Amino acid sequence: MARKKIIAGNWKMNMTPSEAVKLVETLKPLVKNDEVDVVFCVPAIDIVPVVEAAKGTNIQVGAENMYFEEKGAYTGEISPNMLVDAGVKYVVLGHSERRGYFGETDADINKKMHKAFEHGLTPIMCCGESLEQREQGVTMDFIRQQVKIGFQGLTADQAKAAVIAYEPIWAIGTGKTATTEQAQEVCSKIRECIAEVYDDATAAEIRIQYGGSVNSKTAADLFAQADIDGGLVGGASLKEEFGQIVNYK
Ligand SMILES: O=C[C@H](O)COP(=O)(O)O
Repeated sequence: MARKKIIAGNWKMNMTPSEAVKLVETLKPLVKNDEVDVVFCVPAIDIVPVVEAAKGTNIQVGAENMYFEEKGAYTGEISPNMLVDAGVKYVVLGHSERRGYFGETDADINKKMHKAFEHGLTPIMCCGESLEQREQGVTMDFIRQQVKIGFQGLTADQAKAAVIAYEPIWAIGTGKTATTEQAQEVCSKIRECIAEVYDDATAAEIRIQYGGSVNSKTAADLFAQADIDGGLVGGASLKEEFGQIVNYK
Protein backbone atom coordinates (compact mmCIF):
# COMPACT_ATOMS: atom_id res chain seq x y z
CA MET A 1 0.00 0.00 0.00
CA ALA A 2 1.42 3.37 -0.99
CA ARG A 3 2.08 5.70 1.88
CA LYS A 4 0.14 8.98 1.73
CA LYS A 5 2.50 11.94 1.69
CA ILE A 6 2.33 14.31 4.63
CA ILE A 7 3.43 17.89 4.14
CA ALA A 8 3.51 19.91 7.32
CA GLY A 9 4.39 23.53 7.95
CA ASN A 10 6.17 24.29 11.20
CA TRP A 11 5.54 27.93 11.88
CA LYS A 12 7.95 27.99 14.83
CA MET A 13 7.65 31.23 16.88
CA ASN A 14 6.07 33.24 14.10
CA MET A 15 2.59 34.70 13.52
CA THR A 16 0.47 36.50 16.08
CA PRO A 17 -3.10 35.18 16.28
CA SER A 18 -4.39 37.83 13.88
CA GLU A 19 -1.52 37.26 11.46
CA ALA A 20 -2.15 33.51 11.72
CA VAL A 21 -5.77 33.87 10.62
CA LYS A 22 -4.72 36.03 7.66
CA LEU A 23 -2.11 33.46 6.63
CA VAL A 24 -4.66 30.63 6.76
CA GLU A 25 -7.06 32.69 4.64
CA THR A 26 -4.29 33.31 2.10
CA LEU A 27 -3.13 29.69 2.00
CA LYS A 28 -6.54 27.97 2.05
CA PRO A 29 -7.08 28.01 -1.70
CA LEU A 30 -3.41 27.30 -2.42
CA VAL A 31 -2.94 24.17 -0.31
CA LYS A 32 -5.88 22.20 -1.70
CA ASN A 33 -4.59 18.72 -2.51
CA ASP A 34 -6.49 15.69 -1.32
CA GLU A 35 -3.66 13.35 -2.30
CA VAL A 36 -1.53 14.55 0.61
CA ASP A 37 -2.08 15.23 4.29
CA VAL A 38 -1.62 18.96 4.84
CA VAL A 39 -0.80 20.03 8.37
CA PHE A 40 -0.17 23.47 9.85
CA CYS A 41 1.84 23.17 13.08
CA VAL A 42 1.37 26.48 14.82
CA PRO A 43 2.28 28.25 18.06
CA ALA A 44 0.03 27.32 20.99
CA ILE A 45 -1.70 30.70 21.10
CA ASP A 46 -2.63 30.39 17.41
CA ILE A 47 -4.22 26.95 17.69
CA VAL A 48 -7.80 28.02 18.47
CA PRO A 49 -8.06 30.73 15.79
CA VAL A 50 -6.29 28.53 13.20
CA VAL A 51 -8.60 25.56 13.87
CA GLU A 52 -11.56 27.92 13.40
CA ALA A 53 -10.13 29.50 10.24
CA ALA A 54 -9.30 26.09 8.74
CA LYS A 55 -12.78 24.59 9.26
CA GLY A 56 -14.18 23.03 6.13
CA THR A 57 -10.78 22.81 4.43
CA ASN A 58 -8.24 19.99 4.04
CA ILE A 59 -5.89 21.72 6.51
CA GLN A 60 -5.26 19.76 9.70
CA VAL A 61 -3.81 21.53 12.69
CA GLY A 62 -0.78 20.49 14.70
CA ALA A 63 1.02 21.79 17.77
CA GLU A 64 4.76 22.42 17.93
CA ASN A 65 5.25 20.83 21.33
CA MET A 66 3.37 19.59 24.40
CA TYR A 67 4.08 18.36 27.91
CA PHE A 68 3.79 14.74 29.03
CA GLU A 69 1.38 15.33 31.91
CA GLU A 70 -2.36 15.93 31.65
CA LYS A 71 -2.65 18.74 34.18
CA GLY A 72 -1.13 20.24 37.26
CA ALA A 73 1.49 22.66 38.48
CA TYR A 74 3.59 22.92 35.30
CA THR A 75 3.53 26.64 34.66
CA GLY A 76 3.70 27.53 31.01
CA GLU A 77 3.14 24.05 29.64
CA ILE A 78 0.34 22.72 27.41
CA SER A 79 -1.13 19.24 27.88
CA PRO A 80 -2.15 16.67 25.25
CA ASN A 81 -5.79 16.80 26.31
CA MET A 82 -5.81 20.60 25.93
CA LEU A 83 -4.55 20.15 22.37
CA VAL A 84 -7.16 17.52 21.55
CA ASP A 85 -9.98 19.63 23.01
CA ALA A 86 -8.85 22.53 20.83
CA GLY A 87 -9.04 20.41 17.66
CA VAL A 88 -5.39 19.50 17.21
CA LYS A 89 -4.53 16.24 15.38
CA TYR A 90 -0.71 16.26 15.19
CA VAL A 91 2.09 17.30 17.50
CA VAL A 92 5.72 17.92 16.62
CA LEU A 93 7.95 16.33 19.26
CA GLY A 94 11.68 16.65 19.78
CA HIS A 95 12.40 19.32 17.20
CA SER A 96 16.13 20.10 17.28
CA GLU A 97 15.30 23.61 18.49
CA ARG A 98 13.49 22.12 21.51
CA ARG A 99 16.36 19.74 22.12
CA GLY A 100 19.01 22.43 21.65
CA TYR A 101 17.49 25.51 23.31
CA PHE A 102 15.24 23.89 25.89
CA GLY A 103 17.23 20.81 26.86
CA GLU A 104 14.72 18.16 25.78
CA THR A 105 16.15 14.67 26.02
CA ASP A 106 15.31 11.49 24.14
CA ALA A 107 13.72 10.22 27.37
CA ASP A 108 11.44 13.30 27.60
CA ILE A 109 10.47 12.82 23.97
CA ASN A 110 9.68 9.17 24.59
CA LYS A 111 7.29 10.15 27.42
CA LYS A 112 5.64 12.66 25.10
CA MET A 113 5.30 10.05 22.35
CA HIS A 114 3.41 7.76 24.74
CA LYS A 115 1.16 10.59 25.91
CA ALA A 116 0.42 11.69 22.37
CA PHE A 117 -0.84 8.21 21.47
CA GLU A 118 -2.79 7.91 24.72
CA HIS A 119 -4.74 10.98 23.63
CA GLY A 120 -5.13 10.09 19.96
CA LEU A 121 -2.63 12.64 18.68
CA THR A 122 -0.24 11.75 15.86
CA PRO A 123 3.34 12.59 16.82
CA ILE A 124 5.80 13.94 14.27
CA MET A 125 9.05 12.98 15.96
CA CYS A 126 12.10 14.88 14.77
CA CYS A 127 15.61 13.54 14.58
CA GLY A 128 18.77 14.65 12.85
CA GLU A 129 22.47 15.18 13.17
CA SER A 130 24.61 18.29 13.56
CA LEU A 131 27.24 19.24 10.98
CA GLU A 132 29.95 18.08 13.39
CA GLN A 133 28.34 14.66 13.72
CA ARG A 134 28.01 14.34 9.96
CA GLU A 135 31.66 15.24 9.49
CA GLN A 136 32.68 12.73 12.15
CA GLY A 137 30.71 10.01 10.37
CA VAL A 138 28.39 9.32 13.32
CA THR A 139 25.14 10.50 11.70
CA MET A 140 23.41 7.13 11.79
CA ASP A 141 24.65 6.13 15.25
CA PHE A 142 23.17 9.33 16.59
CA ILE A 143 19.87 9.10 14.72
CA ARG A 144 19.39 5.42 15.54
CA GLN A 145 19.69 6.30 19.21
CA GLN A 146 17.17 9.15 18.87
CA VAL A 147 14.72 6.83 17.11
CA LYS A 148 15.22 3.83 19.38
CA ILE A 149 14.79 5.81 22.61
CA GLY A 150 12.01 7.97 21.18
CA PHE A 151 10.01 4.86 20.22
CA GLN A 152 10.84 2.76 23.29
CA GLY A 153 7.79 0.89 24.56
CA LEU A 154 5.50 1.89 21.68
CA THR A 155 3.58 -0.92 19.99
CA ALA A 156 4.00 -1.71 16.30
CA ASP A 157 0.55 -0.26 15.63
CA GLN A 158 1.54 2.98 17.30
CA ALA A 159 4.84 3.06 15.42
CA LYS A 160 3.01 2.55 12.13
CA ALA A 161 0.84 5.58 12.85
CA ALA A 162 3.71 7.83 13.88
CA VAL A 163 5.56 10.22 11.61
CA ILE A 164 9.33 10.71 11.76
CA ALA A 165 10.87 13.93 10.46
CA TYR A 166 14.50 13.66 9.46
CA GLU A 167 15.93 17.13 9.87
CA PRO A 168 19.69 17.53 9.62
CA ILE A 169 20.43 20.46 11.94
CA TRP A 170 22.89 21.95 9.45
CA ALA A 171 20.11 22.28 6.88
CA ILE A 172 17.56 24.02 9.11
CA GLY A 173 16.97 27.66 8.28
CA THR A 174 20.32 27.83 6.52
CA GLY A 175 19.18 27.60 2.93
CA LYS A 176 21.39 24.47 2.64
CA THR A 177 18.96 21.71 1.74
CA ALA A 178 20.45 18.24 2.03
CA THR A 179 20.87 16.74 -1.43
CA THR A 180 18.13 14.33 -2.44
CA GLU A 181 20.71 11.52 -2.13
CA GLN A 182 21.71 12.54 1.40
CA ALA A 183 18.09 12.87 2.50
CA GLN A 184 17.04 9.57 0.89
CA GLU A 185 20.02 7.72 2.34
CA VAL A 186 19.24 8.71 5.91
CA CYS A 187 15.47 8.23 5.53
CA SER A 188 16.01 4.71 4.18
CA LYS A 189 18.30 3.91 7.12
CA ILE A 190 15.71 5.24 9.55
CA ARG A 191 13.21 2.87 7.91
CA GLU A 192 15.70 0.01 8.35
CA CYS A 193 16.04 0.93 12.01
CA ILE A 194 12.24 0.71 12.43
CA ALA A 195 12.33 -2.70 10.71
CA GLU A 196 14.95 -3.90 13.20
CA VAL A 197 13.04 -2.62 16.21
CA TYR A 198 9.63 -3.79 14.91
CA ASP A 199 9.27 -5.61 11.60
CA ASP A 200 9.16 -5.02 7.85
CA ALA A 201 5.43 -4.31 7.80
CA THR A 202 5.80 -1.52 10.37
CA ALA A 203 8.77 -0.07 8.50
CA ALA A 204 6.78 -0.14 5.27
CA GLU A 205 3.93 1.83 6.79
CA ILE A 206 5.58 4.52 8.90
CA ARG A 207 5.84 7.88 7.19
CA ILE A 208 9.22 9.62 7.14
CA GLN A 209 9.51 13.27 6.21
CA TYR A 210 12.51 15.32 5.28
CA GLY A 211 12.91 18.81 6.77
CA GLY A 212 15.58 21.47 6.32
CA SER A 213 15.27 24.41 3.92
CA VAL A 214 12.64 22.67 1.79
CA ASN A 215 11.31 25.07 -0.83
CA SER A 216 9.21 25.02 -3.97
CA LYS A 217 12.27 24.21 -6.09
CA THR A 218 13.53 21.26 -4.06
CA ALA A 219 10.24 19.70 -2.92
CA ALA A 220 9.45 17.63 -6.03
CA ASP A 221 12.82 15.84 -6.13
CA LEU A 222 12.91 15.25 -2.41
CA PHE A 223 9.36 13.91 -2.22
CA ALA A 224 9.95 11.63 -5.21
CA GLN A 225 12.53 9.61 -3.25
CA ALA A 226 11.49 6.11 -2.28
CA ASP A 227 11.72 6.66 1.47
CA ILE A 228 10.70 10.31 1.74
CA ASP A 229 7.01 10.66 2.45
CA GLY A 230 6.72 14.43 2.52
CA GLY A 231 8.28 17.30 4.38
CA LEU A 232 8.38 19.35 7.54
CA VAL A 233 8.73 22.87 6.24
CA GLY A 234 9.80 25.87 8.28
CA GLY A 235 10.40 29.22 6.59
CA ALA A 236 8.62 28.41 3.33
CA SER A 237 5.44 27.40 5.19
CA LEU A 238 4.87 31.05 6.13
CA LYS A 239 4.54 32.14 2.51
CA GLU A 240 2.35 31.52 -0.50
CA GLU A 241 5.18 29.26 -1.64
CA PHE A 242 3.80 26.63 0.72
CA GLY A 243 0.97 26.13 -1.79
CA GLN A 244 3.52 25.14 -4.45
CA ILE A 245 5.23 22.78 -2.03
CA VAL A 246 1.93 21.06 -1.22
CA ASN A 247 1.22 20.81 -4.97
CA TYR A 248 4.78 19.74 -5.75
CA LYS A 249 4.00 17.40 -8.63
O1 LIG B 1 10.63 22.06 11.26
C1 LIG B 1 11.08 22.59 10.26
C2 LIG B 1 12.50 22.66 10.07
O2 LIG B 1 13.18 23.04 11.21
C3 LIG B 1 12.97 23.26 8.81
O3 LIG B 1 12.99 24.65 8.86
P1 LIG B 1 13.39 25.45 7.51
O4 LIG B 1 12.50 24.91 6.44
O5 LIG B 1 13.13 26.88 7.83
O6 LIG B 1 14.82 25.13 7.26
